[in-house]
Amino acid sequence: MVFQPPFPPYDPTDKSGFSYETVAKRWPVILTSIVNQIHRENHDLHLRPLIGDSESAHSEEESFRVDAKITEGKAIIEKVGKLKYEMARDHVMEPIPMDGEPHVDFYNSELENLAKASKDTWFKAPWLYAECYLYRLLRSYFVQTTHWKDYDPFHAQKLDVFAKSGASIYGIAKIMHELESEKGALESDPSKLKVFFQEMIQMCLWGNATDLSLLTHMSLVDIEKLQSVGKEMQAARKEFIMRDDQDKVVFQYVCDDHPLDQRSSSIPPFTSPKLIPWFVSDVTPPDFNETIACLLRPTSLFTTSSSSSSLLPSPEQQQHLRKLAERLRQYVSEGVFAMSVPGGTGLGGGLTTTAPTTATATTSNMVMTTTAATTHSLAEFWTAPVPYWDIETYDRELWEFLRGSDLVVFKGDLNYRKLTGDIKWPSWTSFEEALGPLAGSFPLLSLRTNKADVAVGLDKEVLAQIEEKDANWRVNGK
Ligand SMILES: O=P(O)(O)OC[C@H]1O[C@](O)(CO)[C@@H](O)[C@@H]1O
Repeated sequence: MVFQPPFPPYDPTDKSGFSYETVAKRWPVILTSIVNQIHRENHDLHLRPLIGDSESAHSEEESFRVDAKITEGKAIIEKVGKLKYEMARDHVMEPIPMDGEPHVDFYNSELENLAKASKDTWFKAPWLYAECYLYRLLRSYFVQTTHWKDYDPFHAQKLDVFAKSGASIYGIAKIMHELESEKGALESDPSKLKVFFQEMIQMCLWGNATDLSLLTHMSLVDIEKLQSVGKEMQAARKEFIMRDDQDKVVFQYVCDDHPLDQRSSSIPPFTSPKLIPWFVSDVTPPDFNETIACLLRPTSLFTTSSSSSSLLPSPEQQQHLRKLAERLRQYVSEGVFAMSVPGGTGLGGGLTTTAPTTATATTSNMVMTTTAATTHSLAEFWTAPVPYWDIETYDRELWEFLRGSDLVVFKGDLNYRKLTGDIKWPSWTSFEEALGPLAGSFPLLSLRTNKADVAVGLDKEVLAQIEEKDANWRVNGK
């Protein structure tokens, strides 16, 4: 039996809500960017033989392959175009095709339930369901092809914004360097750990303000402003934090080479990537590996507003970043920090041939170094179309695993929407109540900059003040 909340979910039938704006304006922009992206790819494929690219020194076989890829690319463009047309006209959402990847039945049976309530169209379906469905449907367009199976239509965009994030990444590397030198003091005075922890939490929180699906036209300066880190910036932003539970959080300290010795669980800290391109900016397993690779050779990637005025990172900055990247690489290869899937996992969950050997968290309460593990039991649920309050019902194995954790950090707006079910809770509803049956299952921390209407756990006084100050507080990511 799944949880039935006492209020309805957000959906675009309310034209003043953010979900209406999303379906009417934001999704069409995202779909158009996919079409443009594939057009660009196809254009490059056409040009390759003409410009005599040596990689494509084309045999007959290669030119067949390229032609077939271009044809498939055109078919995807057509499907995305049709989807955009149907979305704008509030058509019925079609069942997800049987494409061999997870959750087809899950999505389709939810869709059947919505159809019974006449809510299976783009402007009537609950926003949370419709948005998950959108990204799962897009995935099906790619996975059903031969040549685009591993293609992430948001990859170029993610890489572009990552490349423009140099200033904040060098900033974080500097802070990490400074903290490293304060390690002795931190160890001898555990009360200082709190300050350290808060610094880390805030870096994590404000990083979430950069959202590729929300801020479709960000300038480099805007990006840098949003990502700024450091004590002063954090202090200045304190006034924007509406619900701050940092003091209540039981935390673990990760700073030296053996950071886990105080933990009660034997599982390393790990991150759960999404197995399919998801909500534009979510990290997939290939993104995770590429991020570390990019950090190891940063100068080829990062631009900053300072570098555009030809001020390149100083040798000191480069050294800080090199150290940070090396440490990260080492942690991942030694299993100090892991992904929830094997290191060589590709889109959709299959293993790539060039699988790097890395540790992965497993459900058997141990760390396993593997290139061959095929279980994705810790990853699949995160792209399902349902709130988290029913994790135990839908994915008992994951739920058991999470229950063994010291702390589960849910980062980002979508996770918050899934934790609270994207329900029209009065904003003074307690967070615990909004979690439904998930409350108390395991210690959890939700880090979110507001990008959707749902908000709970707020003091009525704070609410009145913020309503007066900024009418857009629920969705503007600040
Ligand atoms: O990356 P995040 O913070 O999870 O945000 C996901 C995005 O998806 C939405 O939840 C829906 O579009 C936005 O409100 C938000 O911008």
